[in-house]
Amino acid sequence: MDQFYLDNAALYRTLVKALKPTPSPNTVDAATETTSPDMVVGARIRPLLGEDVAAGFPCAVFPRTGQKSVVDIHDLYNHPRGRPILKSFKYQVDSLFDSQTTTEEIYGNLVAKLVSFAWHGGIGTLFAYGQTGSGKTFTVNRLEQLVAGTLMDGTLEGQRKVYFTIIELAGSSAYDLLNSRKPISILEDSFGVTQLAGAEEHCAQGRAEVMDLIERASSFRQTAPTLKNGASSRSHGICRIRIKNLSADSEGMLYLVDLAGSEAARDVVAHGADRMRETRDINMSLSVLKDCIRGKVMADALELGGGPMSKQRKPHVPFRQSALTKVLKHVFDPASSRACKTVVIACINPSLGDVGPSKNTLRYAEMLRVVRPKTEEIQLVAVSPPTGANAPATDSKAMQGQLGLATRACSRNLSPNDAELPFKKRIRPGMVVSWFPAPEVCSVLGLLEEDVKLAVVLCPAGAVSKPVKDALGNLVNPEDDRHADSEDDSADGHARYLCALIVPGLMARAYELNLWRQTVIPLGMMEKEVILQYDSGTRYYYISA
Ligand SMILES: Nc1ncnc2c1ncn2[C@@H]1O[C@H](COP(=O)(O)OP(=O)(O)OP(=O)(O)O)[C@@H](O)[C@H]1O
Repeated sequence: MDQFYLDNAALYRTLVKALKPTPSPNTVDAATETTSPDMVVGARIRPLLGEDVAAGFPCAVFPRTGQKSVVDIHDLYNHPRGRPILKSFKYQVDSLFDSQTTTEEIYGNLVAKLVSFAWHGGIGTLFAYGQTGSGKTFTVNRLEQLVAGTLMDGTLEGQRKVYFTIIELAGSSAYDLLNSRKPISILEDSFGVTQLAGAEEHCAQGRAEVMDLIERASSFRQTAPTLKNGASSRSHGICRIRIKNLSADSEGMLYLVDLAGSEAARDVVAHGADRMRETRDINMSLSVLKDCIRGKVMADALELGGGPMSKQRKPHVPFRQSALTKVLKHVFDPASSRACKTVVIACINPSLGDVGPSKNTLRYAEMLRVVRPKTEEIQLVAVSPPTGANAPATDSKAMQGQLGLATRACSRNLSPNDAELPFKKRIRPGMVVSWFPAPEVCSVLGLLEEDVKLAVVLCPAGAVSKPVKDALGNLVNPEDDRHADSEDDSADGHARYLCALIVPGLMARAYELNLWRQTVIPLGMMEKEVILQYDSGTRYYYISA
C-alpha cells in the first residue's frame, strides 16, 4: 500500500488541492452536541516529521476550517476502471489540536482540570491512544512533567501528600518502572480494591525529585522497534498519582496512561509469531478499554437520569477482562461511587502512508464519545477526480495485492468483472444492500424511519423450504416466499431474499450486523449495493463506498 501512495503522491496532492472545502449542512458542531462532561475526547495531529517528508508521503489529515473539532482525512483508492480516486472521511471530536499546538496548550485546555479535580478528591484519568509513532509518548511524557510541576509548585489550594507509582503492562505481566522494572502482581484484595502488589509508591518531596522519577521510568519503558517507529512502546505505561488530603482524610487519584501503539497488521508481517500475539493482546486490551469507557459513561448517564428504564439494559462494563482495566478498576467499576473524569487524546500521524491507522484511531475516538444517537447522520463524502485521456492506467491485480487486509475485511465482491453488471443482476450471499421498507415494516422490525436501512443478503427466500423464525419468534419466510422460483422471478424484479438486518451502532456512521434479525426483502425494495468495511478496533462496520 505504501508503494501505491508513493506512486500516486503527485496525483493525490493535485486532487486534494482541487477539493472545495464545503462544510456539510449535516455536520453537528461539537459544541452543540450532547456529550458527557465527564468524558472529553481530544485529538492531536502531530507534525509531519522529516522522515515522513523524506519518504515522499504527503499530509492526509486536515483540521476543517470553519468547523470546530472536525477533521477530514482524504484517502486514495484504486479504481478498477480508471485512475485512483480520492475519498474523504470526516471525524468529530470534542477538542482538536493541530500540528502547531504545543503540549503546554493541551495541558491548559484539557489536563489542568483533571489535576485540580484529583486534588479535590476525584479520580482523573488521561489516556493517550493512537497508532504506533503517532506521538503518544511524546505527549504523555511532557504532560507528566507539567502535572508534576503543578502538583509540586504549591499553587493549588491546601496541603496534600503526593505519591507516585509508575508501572508498565505488557500482556498480562506488570512491572515497576520505579524499581528497575521488577515484576509486580495485579491483585484484588478482599475489599475488591485492586492492589499493585510489589510496586513501590514514592512520596514526592519536591519538583526535582519527581522529574527524576519520571525520567527514570521512561528509560525503563520496554520498547521493541516496529517498522513505523524505531523506539516503539509495545506496552501500556501507567503513571498513578495518589493525592492524600490529610486534613479531610480523603484522597484523589490521577492516572496518566500512555497506551501501547495500535500497530497495523502490515507492520506485524515483518515480525514473528510473538509479535503477532503481542499485537493481538494489545488490540484486545484496547477493545476492552473502549467497552469499559463507553459502558461507564453510559451507566453514569443512566444513573443521572434516574436509573435504567424497564426495557433498557444496564451497560456492561467488562473491567475484569484485561490487566489494563483491572488496574483502572477505580475508574470503571459501576459499583464505585467515586466521581470520575476522563480525557482521551487520540494521537494522529498525518502522513498519507499511515492513513489507514489514522482513520481507525479517529473512529475509536468517536466511539468513545457518547452522543445522543438521534442527532447522528451518515456523512461520507466521496470525491471522484476528473478522468481523462492522460489518466494513468492502474493494474487492478497489483492493487488488490496492495489493498491486502483492507480488502478482505470488506463486503466488496472481489471479482472486478461483476462490477459491470447492475447490482440486481449480481445479488449474492454476503452482499450488503440498502432498501426502503414501508413504514409499517419499519415498525414491525423496530427500525427508525430516519435511519438508513441496510441488510446483508443470506440466500434466495425460495432456497429455504422450511419455516424460519427469527430470535424473537417471528416467521420470516411465509409460505409464498418458500415456493418462490428465484430464477424466473429475478427477471421481473419479484425475487425475494432472506436477509439479516444491519442496524446503526451507538455512534455516527457505525453499523452492526444483527444476524439473528432476519427478514425477507423483495428485490424491488432494494435500492443499491453498499460496501461495508469492518474495523476490528471498534468492532463496527462503516460504509466505504
Ligand atoms: N507534537 C510533536 N511534535 C514534534 N515531534 C513529535 C510530536 N509528536 C511526536 N513526535 C515525534 O514522533 C516520533 C514518534 O513519537 P512517539 O514515540 O511519541 O510515538 P508513540 O505514539 O508513542 O509510538 P509508539 O506507540 O510506537 O510508542 C518521535 O520521534 C517524537 O519525537
